Amino acid sequence: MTIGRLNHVGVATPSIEKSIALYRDLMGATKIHEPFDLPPQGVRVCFVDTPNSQIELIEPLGENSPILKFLEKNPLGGQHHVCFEVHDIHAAKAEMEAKGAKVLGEPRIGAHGTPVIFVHPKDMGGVLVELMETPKDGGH
Ligand SMILES: CC[C@@H](C(=O)O)C(=O)SCCNC(=O)CCNC(=O)[C@H](O)C(C)(C)COP(=O)(O)OP(=O)(O)OC[C@H]1O[C@@H](n2cnc3c(N)ncnc32)[C@H](O)[C@@H]1OP(=O)(O)O
Ligand SMILES: [Co+2]
Repeated sequence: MTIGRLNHVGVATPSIEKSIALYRDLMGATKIHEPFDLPPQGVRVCFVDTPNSQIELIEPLGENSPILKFLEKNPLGGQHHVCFEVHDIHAAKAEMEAKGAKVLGEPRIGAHGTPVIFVHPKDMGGVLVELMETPKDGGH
């Protein structure tokens, strides 16, 4: 596997609306996408475009949301994960596991409509890493 483009930085927040205001009014973001629910991933999502990547604002959705514990520990929210693109998600998963890294679950469709996996932060120097298959149209 070769590490690909930084697709997005995931930022957990207790309120997408409040975070949108911060990125728009304090940081000067001009392209902020419409928020949407992603029930299979247990999050509500909003993408904020930057010149070379995206910030992915994620708010808990449902009582089994994977970001609830993170927000309990970080009530203001905070940087939650980084997402790199890969060519083939199944090959990437197999290679991660062969190298001894724990992959959290099976590939699932993520916010960009392509399959994603997560690598446990304990095996990546304390950083939760999302790997995402590059969209067929090349993405943003
Ligand atoms: C929008 C959809 C999709 C996309 O297409 O982009 C997304 O990005 S969805 C994003 C949310 N989904 C996920 O995070 C799924 C994968 N995550 C998990 O499976 C779990 O959250 C976890 C990473 C295994 C953590 O488990 P959890 O039970 O929630 O918390 P613990 O407190 O038990 O954590 C164990 C351990 O890991 C440390 N940790 C937890 N989260 C992070 C983090 N985001 N970054 C770095 N480290 C993290 C936590 O501090 C614990 O450490 P110790 O206390 O030292 O044991
Ligand atoms: Co993500």
